[in-house]
Amino acid sequence: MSRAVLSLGSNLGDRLAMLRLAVTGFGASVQAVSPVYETAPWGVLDQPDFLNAVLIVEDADVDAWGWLRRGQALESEAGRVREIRWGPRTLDVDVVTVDGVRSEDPELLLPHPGTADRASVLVPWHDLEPAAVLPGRGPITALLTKLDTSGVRRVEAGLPGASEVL
Ligand SMILES: Nc1ncnc2c1ncn2[C@@H]1O[C@H](COP(=O)(O)OP(=O)(O)OP(=O)(O)O)[C@@H](O)[C@H]1O
Ligand SMILES: Nc1nc2c(c(=O)[nH]1)N=C(CO)CN2
Repeated sequence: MSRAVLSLGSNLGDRLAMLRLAVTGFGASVQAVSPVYETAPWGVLDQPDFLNAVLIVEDADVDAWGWLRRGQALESEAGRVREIRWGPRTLDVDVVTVDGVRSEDPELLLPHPGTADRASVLVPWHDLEPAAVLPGRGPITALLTKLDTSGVRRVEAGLPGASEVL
């Protein structure tokens, strides 16, 4: 059984449709879906705002590399073509953590190294798991107190499964 926290992001095209495509694509593996947030860009600042959300997924047959590959397949399905680091994209799926797994392979760093600095990940993750701990970095509540969350605004529109306990 492998359980993962995934971060979804989109700032090109129909952003909400891109996030929906990801939720639908992870199908029966999806255990929980966060609210959607509109977030000011980090990294490359001169680009459109993102929509971000977080999923908790669980599947007996998918390991950490499987979550990465499934995310990348959905990114392709969403028509992702760019390769500017931290630049705009139709859909980005990052593997934030996989329970019990650490990895230093550059193709799959776990936990994802950007997590502690990104309110766009920690705010929606906190909605789903307020007591979550980022391995090596501590409770996400403590990490959030160090971040500026003013650019992270919850939007009305939700994703499939967001209001249900799956
Ligand atoms: N935990 C992870 N989740 C997703 N991709 C990862 C992870 N660790 C390493 N990678 C690798 O990162 C590479 C580039 O990913 P991507 O283009 O999405 O980076 P980015 O979103 O611009 O930056 P960042 O990784 O800081 O969010 C991919 O080839 C992928 O193999
Ligand atoms: N707010 C926000 N900014 C970003 C994001 C993202 O998902 N949200 N993803 C990026 C590409 O890795 C670059 N910048």
